[in-house]
Amino acid sequence: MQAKNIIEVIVDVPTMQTDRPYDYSIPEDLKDLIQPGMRVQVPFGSRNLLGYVISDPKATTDFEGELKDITALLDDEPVLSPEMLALGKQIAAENFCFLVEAYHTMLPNLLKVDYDKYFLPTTSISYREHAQYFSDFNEISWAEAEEKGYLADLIKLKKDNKVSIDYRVEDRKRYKTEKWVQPLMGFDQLEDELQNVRKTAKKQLALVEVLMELDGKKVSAKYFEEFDIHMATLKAGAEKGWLSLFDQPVNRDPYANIVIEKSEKLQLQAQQERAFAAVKTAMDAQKDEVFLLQGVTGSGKTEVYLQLIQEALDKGQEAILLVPEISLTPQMVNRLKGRFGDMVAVLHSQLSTGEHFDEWRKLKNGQAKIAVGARSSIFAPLHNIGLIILDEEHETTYKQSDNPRYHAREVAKWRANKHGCPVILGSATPSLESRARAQNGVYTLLEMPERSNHQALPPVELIDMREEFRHKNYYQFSRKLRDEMQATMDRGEQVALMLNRRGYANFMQCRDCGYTFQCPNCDVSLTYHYHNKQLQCHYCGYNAARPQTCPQCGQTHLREFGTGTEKVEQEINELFPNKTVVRMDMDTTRRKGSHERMLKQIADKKADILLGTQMIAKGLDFPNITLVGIINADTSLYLPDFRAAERTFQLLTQMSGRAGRGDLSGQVLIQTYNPDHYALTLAQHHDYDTFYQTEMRYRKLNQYSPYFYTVRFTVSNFDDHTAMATAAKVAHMLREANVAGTKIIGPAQSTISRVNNQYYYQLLYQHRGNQAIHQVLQAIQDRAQNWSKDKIYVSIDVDPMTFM
Ligand SMILES: Nc1ncnc2c1ncn2[C@@H]1O[C@H](COP(=O)(O)OP(=O)(O)OP(=O)(O)O)[C@@H](O)[C@H]1O
Ligand SMILES: [Zn+2]
Ligand SMILES: [Zn+2]
Repeated sequence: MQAKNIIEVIVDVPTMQTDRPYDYSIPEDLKDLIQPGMRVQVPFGSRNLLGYVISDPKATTDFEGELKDITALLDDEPVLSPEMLALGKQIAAENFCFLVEAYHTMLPNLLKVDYDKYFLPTTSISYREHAQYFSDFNEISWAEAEEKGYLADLIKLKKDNKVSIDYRVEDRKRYKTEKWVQPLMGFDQLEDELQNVRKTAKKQLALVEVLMELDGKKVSAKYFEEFDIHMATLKAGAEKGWLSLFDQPVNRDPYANIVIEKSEKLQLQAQQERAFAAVKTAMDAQKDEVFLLQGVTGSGKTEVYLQLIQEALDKGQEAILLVPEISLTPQMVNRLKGRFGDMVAVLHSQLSTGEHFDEWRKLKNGQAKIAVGARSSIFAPLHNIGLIILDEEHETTYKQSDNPRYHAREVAKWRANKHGCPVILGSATPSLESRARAQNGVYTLLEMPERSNHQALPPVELIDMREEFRHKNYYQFSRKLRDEMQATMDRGEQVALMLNRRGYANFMQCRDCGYTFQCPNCDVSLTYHYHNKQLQCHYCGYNAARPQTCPQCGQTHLREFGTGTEKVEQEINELFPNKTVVRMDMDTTRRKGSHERMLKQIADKKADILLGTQMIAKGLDFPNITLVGIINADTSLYLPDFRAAERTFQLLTQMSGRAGRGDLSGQVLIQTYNPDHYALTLAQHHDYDTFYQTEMRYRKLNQYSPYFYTVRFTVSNFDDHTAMATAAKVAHMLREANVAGTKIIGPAQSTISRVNNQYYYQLLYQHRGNQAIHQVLQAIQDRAQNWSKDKIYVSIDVDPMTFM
């Protein structure tokens, strides 16, 4: 029998040509160690790259030529389980991305290695050049070359083949360590030592005493701090042979210093009990049933989740709870940690890579059993999942907008099937797709129509802003909203104000000639930022100081237009000078912990008004907020997206749901220029069912989801005409394929037709789920392989969530 010393590796080169396994031979010393799912370093062309082992060792290869050896093994145990290896293949196939991209997405960033580049002299280099750039060494790192200003020269030498570049994989330091102390002497010996220490060396005396008490036990160096003994003294103790210091790996716990109140199980109400029982039945039967839990805002969905998670734990199983990034508020985390303590691992984008890795590792080694987090937490490395929950299932952020363009809901169903466990999709305003599936019996519908405080949902009033204009009120605030804010705050209650910012920004215009400031690289207006007085491009990052004169006419009457949170804040300060505002938006919450601090100000009633963007519409549960105001309901209504009405309805309903959640009753005021639009009038009456029916009719008429599936092709190139011509070729291929029941829309310029000097065209392909579609898409993907050599990029987005 031949020795099995060949394995298949997926290499970290995300291009179409390399999107397949490569065979490598296993060097003798790694033979017993290597397993599928481990990361390795492999030679590839002239480089050394990261790769994922995806097969068991095998005896033969189809490759004709000599196989190269694996250079290094990077893991001591697989980072991808067999389940994950299979899931990656599924994701790559369904979303037209590269396998290596799928695997990268599943793992914490810390496991994605850095590449370090080195310049090496070749035999053609002259003695003088060698001496100049390498002195006595035979390599120089890219970073060092950059620092010394050699980079341009070395790149030139590379062109003349006088130096070569070597790529090396640098695995980052994975474990955080902490100094620990191992006492080296017993009680009696230490007692003798005590006699030898000078009586004035107070710290050393104290150290010996503490060591005597420890009686040989290892402790963290931190332990000594409470005796005022610090590192210098410990080091002195080590020199005297009393103790040794060593590095102990520790978990970085982002929540370590936060005191969390314990929460007790609540007595479930009847509607909660029914939902709970239905899901528990599926859990007991190990059935991968999908439930749509449709419960109005404040109906107590979260409590149902918590009690079902407890069920999973009781069975010795694990659970995943996905929430949109923006509702990963400290409130939510506290509710979970309060109930389940250290069993919870929280994964979100504000963690450092190290913290993120440690949370991931806790799940992998079983220290934690509940994964809570945003989209990518669906890949939590759990072994025996008993329940998967997607809260706010309608949120579009559950679908990744870059490769791999997976939807967490689809991944959840795939994993549930493997683990034999149910999935809960929870929402007050389910996506039309999910609700339609529940209607057809594909999902099981569970409804919770009542608020748990037994109060009615708050009354909602629409305020026609055109009227305000007619009355010469040019503020962002209608008279009614101003009056109600005053009255609410007079009663000692709080106000939440939301600014609907989607697709909207502040821009600057010349009042004399109408000139608007555009990004030089993109076809968008620059956004004006008040705090640093800069014009910025939100697409490419371009920025410039606020100009004093108009570049077109030379006049100085420049004016900022639009409603930004900063501008509204200014107006609030003008209208209510004695009140405190907390402003939450992308700018104010970037810093770690800022979220927490702001919400605490509201919870502690240190602020009267919470002003924010979409990010405050979800999950917040503050009983003293009784007035909700929506400054501009309409901005999301006329986006070039067939889901515009659905998004608007959902957002208004969610935000309205923040009012009157405690014993005090609430009210909601929505300012709009479209008071007759059905998305607004139905949100006003909390009427999801009628909205669903109305919107479904519109979707059917226009052949949109959920009646039709959509595929979006985006073609880009630095040349406008080439991009357009390629988009036309894609359209041609689709037409040629001639699959029954399909429709092609476009090609047309993308909404933002130029970003970073690349021109964008898009094409929509509508179909009815016909099997033949996949082949057509695959054929286009294959063609795109050739185009990509000419820097023409085609991306395929299956079931896109955005059309911008
Ligand atoms: N069985 C119960 N008994 C008493 N209070 C409850 C019960 N269930 C939930 N609550 C309380 O009702 C309030 C709303 O519950 P929760 O936040 O879970 O609702 P939700 O449906 O998740 O809301 P939203 O979708 O608006 O975020 C909370 O303050 C919660 O503590
Ligand atoms: Zn001008
Ligand atoms: Zn730009």
